Amino acid sequence: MEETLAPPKKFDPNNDPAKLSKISKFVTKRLAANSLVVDVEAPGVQLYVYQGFLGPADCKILIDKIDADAVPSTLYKGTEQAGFRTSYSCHLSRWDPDVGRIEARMSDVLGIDNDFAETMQGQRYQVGQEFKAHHDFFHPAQDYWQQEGPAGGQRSWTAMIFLNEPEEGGNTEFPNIGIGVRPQAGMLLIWNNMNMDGTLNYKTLHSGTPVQKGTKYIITKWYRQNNWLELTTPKS
Ligand SMILES: O=C(O)CCC(=O)C(=O)O
Ligand SMILES: [Fe+2]
Repeated sequence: MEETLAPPKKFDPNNDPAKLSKISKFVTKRLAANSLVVDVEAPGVQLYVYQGFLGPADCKILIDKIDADAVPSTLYKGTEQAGFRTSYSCHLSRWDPDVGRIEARMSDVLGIDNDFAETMQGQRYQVGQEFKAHHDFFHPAQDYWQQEGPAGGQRSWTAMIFLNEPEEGGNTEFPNIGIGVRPQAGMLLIWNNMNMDGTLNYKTLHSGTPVQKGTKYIITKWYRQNNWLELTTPKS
């Protein structure tokens, strides 16, 4: 495990600290200028909340889509572990008008071109379901990096929206920094998976803790170092 968690040793254009640092700085400045965005001031991790980002009608639209399309969640090849991610999830197409509209608002908050984002995911956790502690950034020593590296490069920022409030459990926890975020319907949670110098921030380790009562619905959006859409759309 040590080996696979090690930062990249030699320069890899798909995990480029200079580019990632530029994105870190740009987004940080933009978030600081937005009075609706609150800096959680977590030690060693840039973590932000935007309460009431999404209204109840839009939360419901996304919840209905998740219920219609969710299938058991997956993990990257080579990292599969039974019981690690037991939620159900689905892709939310950017070409769907409601999804596109909501994504555009999210990307505008961060100031990143939405084409840099992967297809957004919807997730549903029922009682007992969870996503154990992980990093959202890619570990370049893992096999999946051969495919994911050229397909957009490293993941920079994560944006997540809680669509409802499970009655018990289902917090998003960052064990390295002692922070647990309680789901609040419509709340946008944003964090930087990188340090300001563009290196991987290992303190961003986080989990979706088991839901104890009720159901938890969220959407998760991961931004890449490069233009994900362009790099993953087959050339005709
Ligand atoms: O369910 C959560 O609170 C966390 C989800 C998460 O970490 C992810 O989707 O990458
Ligand atoms: Fe995550």
